[in-house]
Amino acid sequence: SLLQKRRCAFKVTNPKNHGYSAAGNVTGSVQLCENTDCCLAIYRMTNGQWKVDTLDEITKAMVVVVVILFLTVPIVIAVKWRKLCKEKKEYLQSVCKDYNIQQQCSCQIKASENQITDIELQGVLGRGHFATVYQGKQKGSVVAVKVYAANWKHQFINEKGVYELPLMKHERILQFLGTEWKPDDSSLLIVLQFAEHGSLHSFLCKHASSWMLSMRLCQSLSEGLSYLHSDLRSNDMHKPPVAHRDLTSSNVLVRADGTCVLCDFGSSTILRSCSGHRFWRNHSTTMTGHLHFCTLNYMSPEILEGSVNLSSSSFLLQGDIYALGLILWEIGMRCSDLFTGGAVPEHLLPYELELDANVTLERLILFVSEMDKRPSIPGNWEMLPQGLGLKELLTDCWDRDTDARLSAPCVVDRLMSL
Ligand SMILES: Nc1ncnc2c1ncn2[C@@H]1O[C@H](COP(=O)(O)OP(=O)(O)OP(=O)(O)O)[C@@H](O)[C@H]1O
Repeated sequence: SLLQKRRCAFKVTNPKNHGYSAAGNVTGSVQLCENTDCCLAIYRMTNGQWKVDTLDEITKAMVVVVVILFLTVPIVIAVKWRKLCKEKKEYLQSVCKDYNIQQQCSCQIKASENQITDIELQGVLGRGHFATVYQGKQKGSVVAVKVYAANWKHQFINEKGVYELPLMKHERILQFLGTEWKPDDSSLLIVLQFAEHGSLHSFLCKHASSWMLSMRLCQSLSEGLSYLHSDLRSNDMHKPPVAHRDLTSSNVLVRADGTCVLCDFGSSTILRSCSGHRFWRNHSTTMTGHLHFCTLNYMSPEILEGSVNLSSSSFLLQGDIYALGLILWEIGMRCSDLFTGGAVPEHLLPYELELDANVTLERLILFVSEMDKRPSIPGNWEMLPQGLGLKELLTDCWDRDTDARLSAPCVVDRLMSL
């Protein structure tokens, strides 16, 4: 029977000794395969003679382990590799939003939103990729109303989710006043504080500013980002860090007092904490989008290359710091005190001068990633004490090495010292 003890037979192709040999035994001369059909042997050549060594139980077990490892390791590697490729694909999809991904959200919009009743929409303040922002009136106050068409439901949910986090009320974050649902066309509305000067981008196009006013813009913007990135606990409430992920001068607004507030959290990621370790659930992987929705100019080299550490959430925050450096450069380039004796240049987007207005992904990868270049800083900045300090700050924000970049609170401190 199969369970019977059997001898282990080997075909030994020794020039002197053709034919079958039988050998092996835990105790002596016969190898017994007790419960399996396996047959193990080690050959040794001694003085031109093949000799079959006996295998004791330990050696046999070790050989079995080696055989199992030999068979399973490639399978494990293949499975891990597939998982890594899948994660990388998902990550790239979320970063560039350039794939159509099935929408999976089960959120019930209609049940949770109010019906629009008391808002009067007036002129358009701005149009983004996902929404149109109107000036509006609610109970006699001027408000901004961000209107999402029904097909951008996921952006709406993401943005609402960030605004509704505990402790999100902060003077450097655009104030959230509520959401509404318009039954006639199913559009979704977010009611927000009105920012009198509109986006920082349009502000910089219209105004050059003194050093003090420029620093006010820089400082308030960095404070906003520092708050957004912070992990705060107060009276049973917890605000996890949030990575903005689409920080641009169009997604920063300027209030009447010349301070900045952060807005547009439609692409943001909340970094949830799980047993002391941060993890990030990529909300955007469920969103539909196209490559041209990315604000390419502000994408960090590691995001352009897709070479980010997927196991760490800090790379998302470090990506925001890179973008912050570019926006601080935009503000500095419109600072009249940094161009004494010469005209202040017109407002430029980062890399607009080097790569023209139509920046493409390929040209950006070549310039920012492969050539490791950044927007040029005028030579005369180094002659001015503030200019030199600002230059050092920018380089420390947009460093290629993500770990060498400053944290948002450090940027606030450095600006304070300037
Ligand atoms: N609260 C506000 N007060 C004044 N203007 C605003 C306000 N909110 C938005 N805007 C204007 O509307 C524009 C678009 O807003 P927002 O960035 O929120 O839309 P979006 O569709 O999410 O844009 P994006 O293409 O950046 O994702 C802003 O750049 C700004 O000019």
